[in-house]
Amino acid sequence: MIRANVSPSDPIEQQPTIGLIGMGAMGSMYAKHLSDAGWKKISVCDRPEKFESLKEAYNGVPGITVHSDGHAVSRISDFIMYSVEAEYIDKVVAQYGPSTKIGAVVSGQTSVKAPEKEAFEKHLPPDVSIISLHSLHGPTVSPVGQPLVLIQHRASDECLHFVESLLRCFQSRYVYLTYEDHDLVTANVQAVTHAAFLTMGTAWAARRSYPWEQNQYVGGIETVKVNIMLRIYANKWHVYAGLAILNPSAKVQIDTYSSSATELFKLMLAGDAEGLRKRVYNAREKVFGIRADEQGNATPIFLTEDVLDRFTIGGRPASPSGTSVTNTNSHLSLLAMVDCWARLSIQPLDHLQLAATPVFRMWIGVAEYLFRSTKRLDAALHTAVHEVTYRSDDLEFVVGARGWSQCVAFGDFQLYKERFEKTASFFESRFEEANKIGGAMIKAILESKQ
Ligand SMILES: NC(=O)C1=CN([C@@H]2O[C@H](COP(=O)(O)OP(=O)(O)OC[C@H]3O[C@@H](n4cnc5c(N)ncnc54)[C@H](OP(=O)(O)O)[C@@H]3O)[C@@H](O)[C@H]2O)C=CC1
Ligand SMILES: O=C(O)C(=O)Cc1ccc(O)cc1
Repeated sequence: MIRANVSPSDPIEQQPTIGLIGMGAMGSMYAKHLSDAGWKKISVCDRPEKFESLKEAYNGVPGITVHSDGHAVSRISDFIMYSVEAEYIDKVVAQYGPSTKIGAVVSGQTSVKAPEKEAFEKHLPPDVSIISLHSLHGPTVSPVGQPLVLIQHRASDECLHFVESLLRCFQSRYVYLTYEDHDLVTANVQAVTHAAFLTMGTAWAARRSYPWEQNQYVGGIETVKVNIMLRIYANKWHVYAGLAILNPSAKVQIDTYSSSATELFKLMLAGDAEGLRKRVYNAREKVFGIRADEQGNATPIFLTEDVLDRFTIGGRPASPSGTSVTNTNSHLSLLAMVDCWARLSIQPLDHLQLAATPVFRMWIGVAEYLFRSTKRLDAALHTAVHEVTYRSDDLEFVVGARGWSQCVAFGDFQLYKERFEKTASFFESRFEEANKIGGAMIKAILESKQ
């Protein structure tokens, strides 16, 4: 029975049964927080072949009962959340949806909602409600204060309040969207951001060197680039493949990012300093509202070199003379990002208020750090045109961006997986360190913002 206000302190017989189908990174994260909060009837399952290992893993964990499959979970649960690969959501809901308990609320955690909506409408019985979810952060990030999207699709307000009270223990910030707005907003926030970091990884892996071990300065902007790139490659490939390939808005955006990188690179090759400057300064005006004749040296919203420098990877290398190496670089990935936002009329700063992921926050932070300072931006543009040392890196970047864009355009999950895993294997030994540093960085950046 659905009640608008439920609490872990309710007597056990009045508590709803919470069902989690898919116990990978996100399902486990939900199970942990719900169990820690004191919910006493949490039913979980993964694929039937993982039943025994899952039972062992959750042996003695308060409130959690492991079931063999989604039928068993669906039949008894008042609230059910599917946390499976977006690519498989239709298949999994087709399988277990018809077993849903009468009157239950069904939800999904996939990062792209068009396929989830379709699966729910197609396979769920008419007597169950639909409220989708999306925690806008990875499974290793604390949910406190992070956006949690709620999509009240086929459900009463009472059902919505029920879900809100179930998840209050996450202390996340609820963001109310429709399925369609969700896909638009998350494409804006995630699609090109991920494309940029995936490309950095591919480009660095292609030259078979870790940037922080090449006597290249890895403080400031580079710190964020490296740490976030590593965090993304440490996550599951299907998370990024799903939201890029299955979100119709994402394809266009990723293609625009790739063409921005290509066009800026051609201006660099042509030595067209004025053309490059004009284009980049136009983008700056559109995205950050700073005119070309303004200095724009106002303090960036939340990033200072100080905060960033606390988090170098592998220590800061020294130049032969013993002083720190402080080379500039063309920052093609960031020039292309702001150019792409401008061409797509995306206002990234507006998204910060609504539904920004931690990765996006940091990315917009470094973009702003570079673009608000005329001195830094001019140094990057000067390097781009006059310092041929960086050309080979920039060439790899352009090739990488085009490769990711084509892979997404073809909608090829297998190719995506191969590209992703090949690059990930190159960086694998650094994931643990990066996850620690990245976590601390997210915390420091969020705190410094407040
Ligand atoms: N990771 C992240 O940062 C975030 C992910 N999401 C979304 O959440 C969803 C889950 O992601 P995540 O937890 O990271 O991925 P995982 O791969 O870690 O987890 C998905 C789990 O679902 C299982 N599964 C697949 N089919 C079935 C089935 N028929 N019955 C039961 N379980 C099944 C998978 O098994 P198997 O591995 O054998 O296929 C796997 O254990 C995705 O849609 C993702 O886009 C949302 C926010 C953040
Ligand atoms: O912050 C990011 O963009 C991440 O990479 C983590 C992530 C991945 C998928 C989601 O659906 C939500 C968050």
